[in-house]
Amino acid sequence: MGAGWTDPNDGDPKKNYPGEITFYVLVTCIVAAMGGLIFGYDIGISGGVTSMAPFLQKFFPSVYHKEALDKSTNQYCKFDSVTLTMFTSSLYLAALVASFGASWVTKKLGRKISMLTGGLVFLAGAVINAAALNIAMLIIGRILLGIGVGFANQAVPLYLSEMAPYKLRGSLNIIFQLCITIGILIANVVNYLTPKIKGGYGWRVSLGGAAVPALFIVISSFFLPNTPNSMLEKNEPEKARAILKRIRGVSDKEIEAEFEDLVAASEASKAVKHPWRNIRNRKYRPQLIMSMAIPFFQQFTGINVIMFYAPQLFKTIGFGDNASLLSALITGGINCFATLVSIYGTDRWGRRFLFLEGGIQMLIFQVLVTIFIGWKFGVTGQVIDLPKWFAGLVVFFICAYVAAFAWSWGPLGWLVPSEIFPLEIRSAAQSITVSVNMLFTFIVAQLFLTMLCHLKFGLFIFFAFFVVLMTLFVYFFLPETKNIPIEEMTLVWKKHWFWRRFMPEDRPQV
Ligand SMILES: OC[C@H]1O[C@](O)(CO)[C@@H](O)[C@@H]1O
Repeated sequence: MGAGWTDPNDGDPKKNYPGEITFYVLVTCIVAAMGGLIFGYDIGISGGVTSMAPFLQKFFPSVYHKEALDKSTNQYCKFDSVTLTMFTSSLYLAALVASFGASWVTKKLGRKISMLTGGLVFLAGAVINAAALNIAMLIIGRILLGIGVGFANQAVPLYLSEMAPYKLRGSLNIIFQLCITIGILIANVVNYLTPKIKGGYGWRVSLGGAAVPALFIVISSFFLPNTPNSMLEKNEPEKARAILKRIRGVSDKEIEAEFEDLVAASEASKAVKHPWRNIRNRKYRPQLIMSMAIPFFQQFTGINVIMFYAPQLFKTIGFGDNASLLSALITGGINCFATLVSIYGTDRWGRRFLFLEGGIQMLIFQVLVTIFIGWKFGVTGQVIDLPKWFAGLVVFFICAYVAAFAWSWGPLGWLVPSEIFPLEIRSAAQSITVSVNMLFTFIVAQLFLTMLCHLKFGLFIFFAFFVVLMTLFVYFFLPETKNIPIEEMTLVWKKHWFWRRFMPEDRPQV
């Protein structure tokens, strides 16, 4: 067993709340998880739209002309425009700021209202973007989309972790990431088709398409119940009990143990008047560190280099325009399917196993990509003729890397934070997770092209270095959280070789 290995339920199940998965909870979770679609759709749509000629001619004519004049053959340092990347990544900054407001709404008004708000604001953003006549409309649209994403990413993972019976919490929560990957894939398909629309307004269809998942979220959030935890936070104990009974599908008597634990957690939560001050308390140090480290590491796997720039990347390694989009569809498809592996495995094999296996696999294939690209492109970035087998092999390496991400850091980057926070700091801590995730999505998106130009094929080694770090971090510092009721989660820290020193029993509180 590894140094960081602790499974308090190993051989000694402390709590075993009755209730299996009900049809009702399954449908509710699937519908709520669709909140991930809007985020995924946006990740997948922007790169394609900003390379469509009619879009550039209309909004960024100088970029369009400069790009047309750029005759450089250096594959590492293709033309790149800060304004254009800024347009793409402004959404992440808006989401970052919005997640703090969303934290308040999620705690005070419930997870459901947060989702509804997110869906409505996102819908407005999609409509404004599709109808854009000038840059101002584009930017306002982007900001609204960002606010929508901030609210959805804040509320949905918490909602899922609170609704799910604890033994299936992993699988149900990961449907959120599955929806993100489906959103990315749909967007890739849309971007493949819309440039073929006559009249040069394909970009409007691509951007306006975001309204479809947004409408879906708005409508469905009217029908979703609030979580029992959220009802208790709003002083509605009887409703909370009724909904808990319904989602677990058990009798009044059988629900008692879990309900009492939820009430206790809610009382503790109400005693905390300032979650933002409270979260700095020493006893929350492990959670606070995880709420920042996990999303940071997720983005420093380098996954978004592939997600945002796959068409450019594939073009660089020798595919034509259409072929490069098709290859992006392949990575998008692999991303989706490999997430299913995680849904199957997370509650069976555990979070740590997936993190460690995924980390090692990502590392191996990042190193292989580096060796191959370095070998053919050298430091000058000049390529004469790339053999077909070469391009095929690099695509295979990239797919193996994407698959590893998709069953490890992708879904677990949302699952683990959402299940380790005690109720009293849950909303605040989740907004730290969302904003750190958005911040580093923004930074990677903004810096990628410049980094590629300077680090050349070493770029992949840059991210591989972080993959080594995060894998060691998981090995030593992340306890197993599989099959542990959320309300029992403090146990995992108390039993952990490192974190137990922060727990109240071991030391007086500071
Ligand atoms: O599936 C890949 C996508 O997943 C995320 O990491 C979110 O969990 C995104 O940043 C990325 O684009």
